[in-house]
Amino acid sequence: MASTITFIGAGNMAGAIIGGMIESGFSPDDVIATSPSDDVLAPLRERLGIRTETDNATAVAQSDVVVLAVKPQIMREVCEQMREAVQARRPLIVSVAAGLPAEILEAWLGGALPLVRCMPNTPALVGAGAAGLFANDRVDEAQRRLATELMEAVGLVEWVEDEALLDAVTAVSGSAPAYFFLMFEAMEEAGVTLGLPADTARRLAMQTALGAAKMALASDQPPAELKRNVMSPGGTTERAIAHLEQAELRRIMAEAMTACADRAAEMADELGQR
Ligand SMILES: NC(=O)C1=CN([C@@H]2O[C@H](COP(=O)(O)OP(=O)(O)OC[C@H]3O[C@@H](n4cnc5c(N)ncnc54)[C@H](O)[C@@H]3O)[C@@H](O)[C@H]2O)C=CC1
Ligand SMILES: O=C(O)[C@@H]1CCC=N1
Repeated sequence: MASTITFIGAGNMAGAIIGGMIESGFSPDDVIATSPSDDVLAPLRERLGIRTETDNATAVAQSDVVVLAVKPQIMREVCEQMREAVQARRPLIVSVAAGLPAEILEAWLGGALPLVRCMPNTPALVGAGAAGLFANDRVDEAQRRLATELMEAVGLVEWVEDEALLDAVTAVSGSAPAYFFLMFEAMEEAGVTLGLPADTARRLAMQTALGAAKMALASDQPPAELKRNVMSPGGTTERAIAHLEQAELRRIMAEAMTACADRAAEMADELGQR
């Protein structure tokens, strides 16, 4: 029998995962999205044909999997309000919230629940997501497979056995689409400065990123080797890469990603009080 999967919260992340799931063949009848406002739900219902509900407890009462996809700042209130419905049904809980530890979420929901923490990213919308997953001790093999199936429908899945590593996953993939979007902005601006029309520069930059990622995924050579293959001695790329190394791009990336992971840990301290 197909599982009914409810998304509590129907924003950017839930919309991206649901869009990818429907695209990959999940039945819209098996998916419910909730939000207090039907204005948020109507476009999803119309575009994807999924079921929607403005009352979280009503949706939970029909669900085998409940995906927590609201902002971390309101998670406690949302969990406590649906605690009774969750304890009556005991579905698999999947949280996509940054920072919030499994133990705290489990406590907010009344305790003793199978819970998977997942750090996805928005390219899930186009089936090219990347997610890190961690399961608590109550998750059985069938539920692990279900969580894998759910997230593999929208991209790559990597399980981690140490929950703390989800903060590193947040830095490497959860937040990382934004790093690349910043890079696209910068490359477009520089392309325009060099005389290209903005849309031409944008398309060239994006296609190049797609090509580089596809090529690196398909290759058994490490990125350093692929980079060397583009750099003709005394040529143009060598000059550009020397500039990026002198500007300490590696240090800048390491600092930005450390700040990202630190913020996830800080959010757990700020929001995770029982
Ligand atoms: N946006 C991203 O790239 C990523 C987000 N996340 C996580 O996903 C979660 C959601 O983030 P976004 O989708 O970006 O936020 P968002 O603000 O786009 O979506 C949150 C949704 O929750 C709904 N909502 C508010 N109160 C509610 C309630 N009481 N019951 C049910 N729904 C309610 C809102 O209507 C909104 O649709 C966060 O916990 C975030 O840490 C994780 C990975 C990536
Ligand atoms: O910025 C955030 O807090 C969320 C979590 C990872 C990506 N977006």
